[in-house]
Amino acid sequence: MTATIIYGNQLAETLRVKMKEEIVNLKRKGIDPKLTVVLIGDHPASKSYVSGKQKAADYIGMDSELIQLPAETTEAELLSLIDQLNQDTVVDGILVQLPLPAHIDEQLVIEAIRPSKDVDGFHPINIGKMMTNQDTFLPCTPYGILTMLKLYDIDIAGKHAVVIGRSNIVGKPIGQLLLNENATVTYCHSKTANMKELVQLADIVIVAVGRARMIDRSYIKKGATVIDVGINRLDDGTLTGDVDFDSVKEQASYLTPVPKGVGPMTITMLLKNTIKAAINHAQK
Ligand SMILES: NC(=O)C1=CN([C@@H]2O[C@H](COP(=O)(O)OP(=O)(O)OC[C@H]3O[C@@H](n4cnc5c(N)ncnc54)[C@H](OP(=O)(O)O)[C@@H]3O)[C@@H](O)[C@H]2O)C=CC1
Ligand SMILES: Nc1nc(=O)c2c([nH]1)NC[C@@H]1CN(c3ccc(C(=O)N[C@@H](CCC(=O)O)C(=O)O)cc3)C=[N+]21
Repeated sequence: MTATIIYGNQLAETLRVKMKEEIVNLKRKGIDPKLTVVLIGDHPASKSYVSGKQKAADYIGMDSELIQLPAETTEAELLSLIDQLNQDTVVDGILVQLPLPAHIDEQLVIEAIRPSKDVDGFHPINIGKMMTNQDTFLPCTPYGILTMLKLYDIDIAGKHAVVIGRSNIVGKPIGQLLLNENATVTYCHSKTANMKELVQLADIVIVAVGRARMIDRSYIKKGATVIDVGINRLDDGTLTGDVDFDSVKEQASYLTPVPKGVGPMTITMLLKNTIKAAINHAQK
């Protein structure tokens, strides 16, 4: 038996078609969701993600704006731009593309974004709400993963989930969301001593490291669900995940590919959060 492949791009397409209708309905009520993306510098990968976000927004008829600034932009200039976007009543969602150049304090920038416009779900107030299971903007990649698991009716409650990676944008929050869904969660990271033994216990494995094909079938319990978050560009230009797909597909029961897996769902959840922000703003 080979694994069922969860194509995030197909799920994303279905969700985007629904959101397109939702936008039409909202516009009739005078609600016109708008996303503003801020990109500092010209990191090629960042440019490619940002253009993916713009295309997706266009596709669903969402108003979006890209503010592109040079790599030399100062922290003060960026903070003043964020202040201006916070005040702008037309803007519902603000996304500052990470990573930022080294001379800018990322945490300071994240905390400058008004929590009601923080569609990335990175502001400490929104993280705190997520941790205490309150309604908030969930970070897009973890939210996308949870949506994939739910759309495929994959049981989470009572299952053992092992998360490899503990970044603030992926690893930590996906572990928290799975805990909120009553999984038993183990985190692995670069200092974990017995990682393979731990991963072998998992019913659900989330891999978010950034090392091409580091996880092969020898890590995976027969029938486990494996979610590959990694995006690695090989020397020959091909894109690959953190999971050795051909090896693991013979062992897992569900597996996400790279590309066409988690990535398109991340973008879709960003659009979803922006719609939510607009509805919230209209109620104020
Ligand atoms: N598909 C999507 O939508 C998205 C994909 N990504 C991709 O996901 C990957 C991870 O991203 P991100 O979380 O931002 O990355 P980070 O580099 O911030 O975090 C990587 C994590 O992996 C851990 N790690 C590193 N080496 C090992 C190892 N040998 N064994 C176990 N753990 C290890 C690190 O541990 P430690 O904390 O100890 O250093 C760290 O916690 C990247 O490939 C990125 O491009 C990211 C965001 C969205
Ligand atoms: N403030 C902020 N928010 C983010 O959400 C954020 C960020 N900064 N910085 C970088 C990471 C990375 N990320 C991806 C989104 C979509 C794909 C995606 O759609 N990937 C396609 C392939 C794209 C390609 O071909 O290059 C796929 O997997 O099929 C990938 C990665 C969002 N991030």
